[in-house]
Amino acid sequence: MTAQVLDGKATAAVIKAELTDRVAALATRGVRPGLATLLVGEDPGSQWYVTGKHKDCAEVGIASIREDLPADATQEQIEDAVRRLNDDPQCTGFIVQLPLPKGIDTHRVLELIDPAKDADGLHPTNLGRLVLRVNEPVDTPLPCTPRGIVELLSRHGIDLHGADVVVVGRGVTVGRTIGLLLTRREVNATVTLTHTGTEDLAEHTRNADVVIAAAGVPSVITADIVKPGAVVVDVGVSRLEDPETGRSRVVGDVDPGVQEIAAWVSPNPGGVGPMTRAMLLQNVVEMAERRLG
Ligand SMILES: Nc1nc2c(c(=O)[nH]1)N[C@@H](CN(C=O)c1ccc(C(=O)N[C@@H](CCC(=O)O)C(=O)O)cc1)CN2
Repeated sequence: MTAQVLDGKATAAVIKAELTDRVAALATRGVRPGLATLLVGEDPGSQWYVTGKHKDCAEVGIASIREDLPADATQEQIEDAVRRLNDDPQCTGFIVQLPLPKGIDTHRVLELIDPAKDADGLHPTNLGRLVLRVNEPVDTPLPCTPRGIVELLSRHGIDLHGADVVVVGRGVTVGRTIGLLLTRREVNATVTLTHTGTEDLAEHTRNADVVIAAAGVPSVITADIVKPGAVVVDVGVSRLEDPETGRSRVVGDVDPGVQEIAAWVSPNPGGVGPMTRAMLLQNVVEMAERRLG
C-alpha cells in the first residue's frame, strides 16, 4: 500500500480562492482587512516566512504592513512596535514572527498584543476562550497550524469523530494547542499528547488512528511504530545540509518508509506549512467580518 497524499499546497490554493471572494465582499461594505507582521532579526527562515505572508495577502487582496527591527532590538523597542500596531487603524490583525531573539521575553511581547488583533490566535485571552468554550462556536482567532491541520484532514474527508489521535511534541504553536481544537465537540477526537518525557512513544503511536508529528526530530516516526491504515501528519521542520549541493533542505519528522504502511500522509514540505499560511489569512478575514457584525 502507498499512502494517499494530504495535499496542503492544493488545499491552501482552494482556501485562498474562497478568501479572495470574501475579501471582495468586505470591500463592497467599505472594509479592507490589513495584516501586519513584526519581524525581529535576520534569521533567513523567518524572513522567508514573513515575505510569504505578504505575498499571500497580496494574492487575496488583504493590505499588508511590515515592521522589521534589527536583531539587537531591545525588549522596550519590540514592545513599542506592538503598541504601534495595536493603535494602527490600517492594521486589523498582526503577528509577531517567532522565535524572537534570545534574551527577549516572548510571553511579555505576545501578551501585549490586543486580543482583537491577534491574527495568530496565540494570545492567552484567545487561548483561554478556546479552553472555556468547548460546546459553543468560538468567535476568536484560532492558532494557525492546529487549525490548518484540522482543515486539511476535513477537506480530505477524514472524520476524526472518536478517533485516537497521538500528538508528538509539546511546542506552543502546535503540540500544546492542537488538542484544544481536536477535543471540541464538533471534532470529538481523543487526544494523547506525547513529548520528550514520554517513556514509550511507540506504544502510543502503534495504537493511534492519527499521528501528528511536531517534534522537530527528523524521522522520529518510522513505519514500525505506525498502525497500518493510520493517518500521519508531518509538522516537524528540520533543516539538513545536502552534502552534494551544500544547500539546506527541509525534512520532516516522518520517515519516508511510513508511506508504505499509512493510509494518508501529509508531505513536508507541501503539507501543513501552506495550510498554516492559509489559516492566517482566514483568521484576518474572519476578524474583519466579525467587526462588521
Ligand atoms: N508568529 C508565528 N511564528 C511562527 C509560526 C506561526 O504560525 N506564527 N509558525 C512557524 C513558521 N511559519 C509561519 O510563521 C511557517 C512555517 C512553514 C511554512 C511553509 O509553508 N513551509 C513550506 C516549506 C518551506 C521551506 O522550504 O522552508 C512547506 O511546508 O511547504 C509556512 C509558515 C514558526 N514561527
